Amino acid sequence: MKITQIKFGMLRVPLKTPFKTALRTVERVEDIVVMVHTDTGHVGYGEAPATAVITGDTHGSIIDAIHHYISPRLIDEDIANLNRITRLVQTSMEKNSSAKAAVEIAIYDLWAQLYDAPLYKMLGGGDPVVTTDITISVDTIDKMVADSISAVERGFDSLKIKVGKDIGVDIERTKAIYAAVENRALLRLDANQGWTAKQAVFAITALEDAGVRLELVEQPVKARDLEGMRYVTERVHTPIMADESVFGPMEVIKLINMRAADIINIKLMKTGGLSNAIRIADIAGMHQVDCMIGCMLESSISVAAAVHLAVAKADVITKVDLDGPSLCQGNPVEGGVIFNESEISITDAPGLGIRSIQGLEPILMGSAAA
Ligand SMILES: C[C@H](N)C(=O)N[C@H](CCC(=O)O)C(=O)O
Ligand SMILES: [Mg+2]
Repeated sequence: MKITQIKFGMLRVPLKTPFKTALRTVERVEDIVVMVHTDTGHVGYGEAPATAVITGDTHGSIIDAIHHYISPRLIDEDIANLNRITRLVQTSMEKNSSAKAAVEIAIYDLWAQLYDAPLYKMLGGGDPVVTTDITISVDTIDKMVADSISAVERGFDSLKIKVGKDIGVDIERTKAIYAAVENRALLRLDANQGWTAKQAVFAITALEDAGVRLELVEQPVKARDLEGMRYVTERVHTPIMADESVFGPMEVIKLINMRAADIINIKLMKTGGLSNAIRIADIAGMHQVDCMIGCMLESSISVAAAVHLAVAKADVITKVDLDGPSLCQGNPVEGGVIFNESEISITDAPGLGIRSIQGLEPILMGSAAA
């Protein structure tokens, strides 16, 4: 099975409600879809969102990176040589993790199709069901409480509460939501870099003192402020999780050595795809550090790959934040992973199991010469 061509499409899916974090507000998923074609007629699917405020990637940079730097290296490569291909992808250029992720996801899809097995089985197997949390966007206190109650009524027993806008209101937001859903859902806070280290310690300590039990607090301070991450981790009881502070395996090693976080959030769009995500899970596992698997605003193509990884690495990936498809108004994918509110399950279809994608807008490219 040899790679013959890489094609692109644009996928637009409206969200049920606007997604609001300390970093941005988004009304719809708008992602680049990658289709890797082969001489056997098999097609592998990948997807990448333009999360410029986190990864630096835009739609234009994703297409350009794949078309000019990654694709020319992969034509005629044999899918059976997975490690060779992922190395070609990862060494094609610096950064551009979302572009690399989209291509790697499609390559792993094809690799599992080659052996006629679902991807999670090729990655080591496991129980093909995971439970995800759901994000509660940062908003007025009343709206966040109403959204949290509604999520619990839909069956979500874990809520990812977005904060990081205003430290005083963030404390009140969290107390109000905790009072409204106490004993019915675990609360995870995600400040998306919105606090200083001192503010984070103040807020988390105030919540601990008020009896608000939090499962974890994600990325309290700026991505590059590893000293700040360590400052917070050392001073509070609540586990601290690194998200924007860690992209690849080397950053994970540094963070673990510094003891700058208790938990690591793995996202394929930060790692550049599955090969580095697997490395991170293995490194974390060796150090008895738990991981979450997370996503950006992605639909059920790239999130499917994250689900397969979560199942195969369930011993280390103990927390799941793969709510992208649940936030969307519809699922454009036929086949693939089944997203049913908090429960996500994998079928026995080969690869990612994707048969077709509805509403894909073609993106036509000229020559791949750089
Ligand atoms: C969608 C997921 N639950 C989530 O919250 N991801 C964010 C970043 C998503 C984005 O801005 O596209 C996170 O964990 O920070
Ligand atoms: Mg986060």
